[in-house]
Amino acid sequence: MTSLFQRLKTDCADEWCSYTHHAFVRGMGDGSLPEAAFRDYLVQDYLFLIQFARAYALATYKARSLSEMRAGLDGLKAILDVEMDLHVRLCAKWGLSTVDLETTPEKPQTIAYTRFVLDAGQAGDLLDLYAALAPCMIGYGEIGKALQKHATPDNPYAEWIAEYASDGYQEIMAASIANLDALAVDMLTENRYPRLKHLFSQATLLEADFWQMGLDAEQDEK
Ligand SMILES: Cc1ncc(CO)c(N)n1
Repeated sequence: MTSLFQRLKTDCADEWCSYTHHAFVRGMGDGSLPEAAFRDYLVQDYLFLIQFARAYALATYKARSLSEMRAGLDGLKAILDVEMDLHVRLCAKWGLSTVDLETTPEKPQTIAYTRFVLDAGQAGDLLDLYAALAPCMIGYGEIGKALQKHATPDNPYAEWIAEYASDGYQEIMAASIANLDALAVDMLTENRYPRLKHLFSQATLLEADFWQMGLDAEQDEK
């Protein structure tokens, strides 16, 4: 059986490329990304992670068995106990305090992406929710790995790259793919594939918009 994730990625190749090869990503890779763009991104990503933790809480609630419930809880814990701590520490290094993070409002692109995913899960079932979540966990692992191949140690974004290229994150990414593919064995029927593809494609485009938001913020400051 082919992997549902691979099938979605192949069918949404243009969207996937606009996300994983976005100018923001290329700028992190070669170090040319303006620092103001990265700072804006970091703050919005903190707000994003809070909503993504809620999405994994929803996955825990939508679970039909204890093992599915544990998979949702693992995602929730990965964000709350690991990624969030790393993120807040990275923000501090970039001069962003907890107060900065907590008092900045969500931008429209942050709201659009996170609420889209939460709604996919609320309106649908577990497979819909994980199809909408897949670009997030899996895309960042792919981007981290790709950028690490060429990143120099003096790259200002080396720490961000190292975080997503790390063994720990790569394991979370592999588990996300395995989880989606296992659910598909159980829940995927051919007539629901177009909807899953729509959710995956939309979430991927919203990831690209999220990168663009960082670039636009830097332009607006000028
Ligand atoms: C916008 C976005 N997508 C994915 C991840 C990976 O968790 C993240 N931190 N932020």
